[in-house]
Amino acid sequence: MSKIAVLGAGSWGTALAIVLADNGHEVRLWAHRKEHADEMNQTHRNEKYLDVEIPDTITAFYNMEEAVKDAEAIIVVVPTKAIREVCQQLKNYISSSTQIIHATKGIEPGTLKRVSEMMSEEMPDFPYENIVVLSGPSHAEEVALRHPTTVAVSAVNLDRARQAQDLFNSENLRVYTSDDILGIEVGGALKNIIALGAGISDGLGYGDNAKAALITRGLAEIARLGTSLGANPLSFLGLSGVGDLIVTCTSVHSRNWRAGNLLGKGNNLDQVLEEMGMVVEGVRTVQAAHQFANEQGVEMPITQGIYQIIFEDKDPKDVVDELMNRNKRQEIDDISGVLKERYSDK
Ligand SMILES: NC(=O)C1=CN([C@@H]2O[C@H](COP(=O)(O)OP(=O)(O)OC[C@H]3O[C@@H](n4cnc5c(N)ncnc54)[C@H](OP(=O)(O)O)[C@@H]3O)[C@@H](O)[C@H]2O)C=CC1
Ligand SMILES: O=C(CO)COP(=O)(O)O
Repeated sequence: MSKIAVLGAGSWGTALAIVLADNGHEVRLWAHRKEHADEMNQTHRNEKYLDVEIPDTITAFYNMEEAVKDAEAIIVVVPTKAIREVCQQLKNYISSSTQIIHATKGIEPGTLKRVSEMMSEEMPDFPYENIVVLSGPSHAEEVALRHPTTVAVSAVNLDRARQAQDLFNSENLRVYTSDDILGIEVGGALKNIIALGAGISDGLGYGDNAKAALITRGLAEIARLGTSLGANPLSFLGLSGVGDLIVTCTSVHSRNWRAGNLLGKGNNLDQVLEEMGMVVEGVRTVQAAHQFANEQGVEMPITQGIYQIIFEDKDPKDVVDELMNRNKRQEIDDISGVLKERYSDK
């Protein structure tokens, strides 16, 4: 039995802690509020975030140093906006051989950094190639019920990804490795924007055709941005691309879908976030992607439209009208162009 620390006691941290406990590990679940850690230890539940029974082999901690002491692996799973703060503390307790895996899905507005890049900036002595990302279609609610789920893990150092695969793989959670950390992180982060759009579309009362269009053309935007950064375009057809788009755009478990649904029904952002009470990562990531599209000249009309609805109070119906009446174009062109450019002389 290994000691594993999970930093972040929200829905996903709790579900991953349960997976690790089921795999026979002793898990320390770190919460940044003492009363939250105490409550979980007393009730063996995490009522606000994921109301399932927490196994006895999971203990909640408030003190991060105690939580990570002698841990064989540390899982970082706080919202993107808390990553820097958590890593500033974590760097004091790790060595370069510590196994670190993050399961956070977002891109930072302003810097346009991915989560692994933010972590590396805050923990400069920890080798970037050893940071692993875990991402894929995996609602915490279903993982905690031990329903069959698949995810991908990736790191520049593939041995580290394989270690993470061994740690998490179970009869209920099938874990694949990938050598494209950039693509895996970008896919997991940007699908939240499209899930907001799918929720908005459903909130407006549009049907399955509109949602299928958003998923498919949203995927084109994700792949366009990701390949322009150097990702493998095929990653976006995988678990952290199409897989996560499907689950997040079509499931009532998705907070991004639910937030979009409330926006589509006429609520403003403040009302929506108050109602949600949990992280809605797409809201920050759409700011980052909107900024990236403008600065780099990458065509992302759905992303731009969702940004306008959320931050410029644009009527969602007007945004849909504009999307439908854009200049006519060919369906598949941009990614094949990138591929030709990249591989033409190989
Ligand atoms: N939920 C899911 O099904 C999945 C989520 N993810 C990703 O996992 C990440 C975490 O999401 P999730 O667990 O769902 O989020 P939740 O909203 O369920 O929980 C967030 C947790 O983070 C804590 N937190 C907030 N700020 C800080 C901070 N500064 N330091 C430490 N802890 C903090 C919150 O504490 P407090 O109560 O004090 O606010 C809360 O415990 C996100 O990037 C999400 O996209 C990925 C796959 C699945
Ligand atoms: O990433 C997720 C499932 O794979 C969770 O999505 P939400 O944050 O929208 O709930």
